[in-house]
Amino acid sequence: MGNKKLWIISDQHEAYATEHVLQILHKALKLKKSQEDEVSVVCVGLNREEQFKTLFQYGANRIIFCEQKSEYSISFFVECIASLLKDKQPDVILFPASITGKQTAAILSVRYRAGLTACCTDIQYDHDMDRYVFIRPAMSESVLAEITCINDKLQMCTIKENIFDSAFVTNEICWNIADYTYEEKEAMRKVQVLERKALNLKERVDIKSAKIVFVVGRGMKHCMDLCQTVAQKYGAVIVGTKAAVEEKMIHENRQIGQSGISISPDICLSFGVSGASQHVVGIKGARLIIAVNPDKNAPIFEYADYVIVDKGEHILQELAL
Ligand SMILES: Cc1cc2nc3c(=O)[nH]c(=O)nc-3n(C[C@H](O)[C@H](O)[C@H](O)COP(=O)(O)OP(=O)(O)OC[C@H]3O[C@@H](n4cnc5c(N)ncnc54)[C@H](O)[C@@H]3O)c2cc1C
Repeated sequence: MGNKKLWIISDQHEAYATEHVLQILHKALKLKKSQEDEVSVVCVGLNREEQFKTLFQYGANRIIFCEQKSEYSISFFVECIASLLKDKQPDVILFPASITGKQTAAILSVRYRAGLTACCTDIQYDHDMDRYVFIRPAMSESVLAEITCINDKLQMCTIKENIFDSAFVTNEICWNIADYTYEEKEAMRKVQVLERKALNLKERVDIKSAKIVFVVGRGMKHCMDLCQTVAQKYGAVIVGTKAAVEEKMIHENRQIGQSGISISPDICLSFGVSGASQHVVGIKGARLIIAVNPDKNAPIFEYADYVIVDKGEHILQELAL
């Protein structure tokens, strides 16, 4: 079976040690069967010593670094990793389920006929099969599918943020960095960036590190002003359901759930949310869930630590006092 090489692809050009990558790193370390197994983080972009230091502090055994001084380009990123794969052969590659991570994983999976499982919620190792088992919800969250990639030695998956915890490991830094050089040929540049637009500043809130969130569902459409006033009073960030996005109550980058983002705040106050499985998958990381809904049979109550059977506006009025 041999020693395993586990790779994590950092999806950033500069800030490699994101919380998302550190979470995946912690999971990868748990998948090591022996000291000889090696967890590497692949970084493509600028030389950032303090970022490498953090990755080592969080347990990386090795960093594979390819310097790219010019502006970030997805084609360079993908081709660089494809070229690395020809040279060195990992057993498994874990990608953040970010736009870059998902694009890169999909392209490489087709190119190398390697199995790819999207948005895993857990990974295990099966000794008998000598394969990794990727676990993810399927069929509208009604089952947990266990997926093995059998058509190639290389196995890949993407992982959403806040599925695993990150953990500091050591201050004894090994500085095991393997430099890799990749020269992109101009003819290979398939994607050209014509323009970059920043998000509206008002929408650039740090949702993932918010400690208190108000989750709004369609049932709160008539009282969003009150909701905003109360959220401001408690320093809470407002996020919501897909229905709330469709009703234009919140911006789409605040959608929580299967096709949105996952959050893990200390307190999650859910108002006017029915509790569809596609939504609740995004709030499972919350430490405390309080749900408010006038329908005593609302499915959200099954996931809540405290339930309040009442109209959302009644509770908000109390909180506003
Ligand atoms: C492939 C796919 C992906 C999806 N991805 C997501 C996703 O990422 N995120 C997501 O959220 N959804 C997602 N959905 C949609 C999901 O299935 C639900 O339709 C959606 O979550 C429902 O949103 P809601 O709870 O706001 O609305 P509703 O289901 O309409 O519920 C509204 C609730 O408000 C309550 N209510 C009414 N009046 C009040 C009041 N005055 N005060 C308080 N409560 C009140 C009602 O009792 C009801 O329970 C997805 C669906 C599919 C098919």
